[in-house]
Amino acid sequence: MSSLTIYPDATPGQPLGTYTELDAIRRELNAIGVRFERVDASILLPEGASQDDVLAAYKHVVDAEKAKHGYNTVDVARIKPDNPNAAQARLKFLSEHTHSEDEERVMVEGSGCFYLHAQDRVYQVVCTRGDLISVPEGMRHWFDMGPRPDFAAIRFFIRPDGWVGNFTGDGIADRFPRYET
Ligand SMILES: CSCCC(=O)/C(O)=C/O
Ligand SMILES: [Fe+2]
Ligand code: NI
Repeated sequence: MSSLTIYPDATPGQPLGTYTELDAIRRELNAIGVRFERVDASILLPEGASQDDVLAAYKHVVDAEKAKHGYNTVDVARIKPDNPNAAQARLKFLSEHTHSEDEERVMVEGSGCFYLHAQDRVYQVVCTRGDLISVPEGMRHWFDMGPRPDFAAIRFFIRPDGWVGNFTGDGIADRFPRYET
C-alpha cells in the first residue's frame, strides 16, 4: 500500500503523521511542490522483459508524460530480489542528493521508498505500482529500494544527464528508518 509519513527532520523518532489515502498523500505532497498521481499500471511484465518491452507496454503513459512535461528521454530501472548487484544498487541513491531537473518516476511493478527533505521536514513516500511521483529540481531527497529490491520504474528526463545525483554530504538518511520490505 502506498503511504506517506511526515517527520521533523531533526527527530526521526517522532513522526507527525501517516497518510494512506490518495487524496491526503497528494494534498500533503502538492503543498511542497511534489506531484503525486495514479496511473493505470495493470499490465504485468514478463520476467525477462527488456527496457524496450516495458516502454512499449506503457507507451500510453510514456507518450502522455512526454507531451505534458516536455521530457525527451525515458528509461526503466528494474531490479529484482535475485539481482547479484542488489546491495550495490541500493546504495546508489541511499544518501541525500539533488538533481538539476525534476525527478519523475512511474512505478509500474513492485515498490520503493522516496524520502523528500523539504523545509524542516522529511516526507517518507512508499510508492507502489501505479504511483507517479515528481520531485522538483533541487529538492533534497534519497531513495531506498529495500534489502530485497523488487520494482520497475519508468524514469523521465529532459537532459540525458538528468539522473545524475549531486550528493549533499549530509548524513541525514542514516538517521531515518530504512525501507525494510
Ligand atoms: C525509482 S527509480 C531509481 C531511483 C532514482 O532514479 C533516483 O533518482 C532516486 O533519487
Ligand atoms: Fe533521483
Ligand atoms: Ni534522486
